[in-house]
Amino acid sequence: MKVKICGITTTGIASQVAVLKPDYMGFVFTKSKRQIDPLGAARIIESLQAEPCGSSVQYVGVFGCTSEQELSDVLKQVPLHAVQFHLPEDVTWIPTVRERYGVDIWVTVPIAQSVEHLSSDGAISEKLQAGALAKVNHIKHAISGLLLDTHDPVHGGGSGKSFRWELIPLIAEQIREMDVPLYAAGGLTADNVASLLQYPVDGVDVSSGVETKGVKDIEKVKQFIERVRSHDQSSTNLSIS
Ligand SMILES: O=C(O)c1ccccc1NCC(=O)[C@H](O)[C@H](O)COP(=O)(O)O
Repeated sequence: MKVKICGITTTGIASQVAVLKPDYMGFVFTKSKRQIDPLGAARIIESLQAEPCGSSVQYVGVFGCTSEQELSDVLKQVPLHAVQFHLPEDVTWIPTVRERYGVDIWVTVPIAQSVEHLSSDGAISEKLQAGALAKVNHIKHAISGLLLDTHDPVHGGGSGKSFRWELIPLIAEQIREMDVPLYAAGGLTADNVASLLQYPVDGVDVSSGVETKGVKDIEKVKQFIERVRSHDQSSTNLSIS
């Protein structure tokens, strides 16, 4: 199970998080209380790469609904492994970014909390198919990850709120043929991540839930990663017993 710790803003916390060996660290370049500028992120990555654990982590740049220009500007300055963003109307330029910069493309699929108003899971499924998933399907070969995240009407992420996880199997079924890893985010904490892991996901992503008063709390990060790793361990034990 992959783990991404998102919203890294300082070298100090990055260095402590790297020791805990998450698979990914996220840098938020879009407007957010966790926003970092490209130079700041490049400095953090440079200092981590000089540390033993820094080279095993992959760095993900987080954007809102972005453009080819914005991604290029950041990718010229920051050695990212992946970029994560909401799909814009025109998606035709996205495969070019992947090829030009050698980065993985992760697409955020926002799940509105207000989906409750839709009459049934079938209606929700249809809405997703007509929206984000239809666009994803056009460029599926260029996509390395789909991140289901709670829709945040203000910033587009980092809401600290969960969506209805019962929708995950429905979405997993819809994207099965795309063969793209599915990650889940939104309101995760060390206390609830084990429940989320009962759903068919390949990875989890957290930001607010490993913070105290808006600052990353290394004890919470540690607990979060430990819970995910212990779930991995119990799944392995089950499959060999
Ligand atoms: O984290 C942010 O502040 C943020 C702001 C704007 C767009 C995306 C953002 N984060 C993206 C992430 O990948 C977060 O980890 C994800 O939204 C989960 O956040 P949280 O609910 O706070 O755990």
